[in-house]
Amino acid sequence: MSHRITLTGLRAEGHHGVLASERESGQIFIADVVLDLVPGAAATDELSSTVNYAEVAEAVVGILAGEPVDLIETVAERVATAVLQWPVVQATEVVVHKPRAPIAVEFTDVSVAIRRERASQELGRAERPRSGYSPAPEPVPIVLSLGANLGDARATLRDVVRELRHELGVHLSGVSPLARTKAVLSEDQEAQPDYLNAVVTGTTTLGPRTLLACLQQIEHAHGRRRAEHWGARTLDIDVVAMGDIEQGDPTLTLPHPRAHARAFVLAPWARLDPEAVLPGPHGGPVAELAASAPDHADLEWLAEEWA
Ligand SMILES: Nc1ncnc2c1ncn2[C@@H]1O[C@H](COP(=O)(O)OP(=O)(O)OP(=O)(O)O)[C@@H](O)[C@H]1O
Ligand SMILES: Nc1nc2c(c(=O)[nH]1)N=C(CO)CN2
Repeated sequence: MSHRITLTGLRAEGHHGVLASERESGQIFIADVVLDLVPGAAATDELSSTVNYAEVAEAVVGILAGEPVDLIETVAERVATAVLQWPVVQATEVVVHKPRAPIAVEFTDVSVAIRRERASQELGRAERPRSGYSPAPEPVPIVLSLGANLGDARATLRDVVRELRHELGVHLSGVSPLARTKAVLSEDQEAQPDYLNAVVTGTTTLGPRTLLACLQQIEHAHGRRRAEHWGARTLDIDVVAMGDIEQGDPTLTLPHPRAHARAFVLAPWARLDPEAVLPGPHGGPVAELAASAPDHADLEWLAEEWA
């Protein structure tokens, strides 16, 4: 016997939408979320044997109110991805309503409904279908690059390392020295403050998309707003590599499509692990790639132990 939990009418003001006016003013979004639990969940009368629906509700509201995206389809995907992070949730049905959508005729509601199951959602190597509570997914090595050039960048990066150490499904094993780097920009961009950059390594049991969603939530919590391409930012976390996964998915390209040419990523990584090798078509020994990257001279080491 398996259990089904339903949360109805979770609401928050969000800024999702294609129109600039929607991004600016915001409006109410409502989500209904069904959680199908794995067989055997809630077999005892203990909260730890199931999922705490109050925590799920908060996560969903966080997404409704969180980083703006164009489509309610994307909001629904984000909710499903977040909800499937709970190991006891086997499948979820998500409906996202936008009752004040800018539609020129009278209407009551517009909504999108999706159903996502663990097996179909999880595609990468770390995301094999699971049944029941076991087997636990294999940890996959990860390399993340951290950057910031707005606000108190050093404090932000230090906080992020602490938050990643507490992140469920992520285990950090290494933190690189901290570097100050010149902003790498496209030709038509105005000058920006220097960045602080670092790389962290570790493992994750999260799937690629779930990891990305979790990193984007951390970015958002640190005030990251996506406006200009390569715009100055309070925080950027990129997935440089995840094991030897190679995927061209634009939502999460692995390895990161520009990492092989960025000394601000490669040099900290090489300091942390001199033998590291970047996988993928542009890959190779990280220390060598760092030395030949166009920005290799634009980097100054600030601190060995900083987080
Ligand atoms: N490996 C990756 N790591 C992080 N984001 C990625 C990756 N591959 C694709 N993306 C996608 O790129 C989108 C834009 O990311 P972001 O705004 O951080 O880009 P950027 O930092 O300005 O540029 P760059 O990708 O060159 O570092 C994200 O929403 C994410 O879906
Ligand atoms: N030095 C430096 N330059 C950048 C960086 C960065 O982290 N460091 N990030 C960018 C977009 O991700 C664009 N340019």
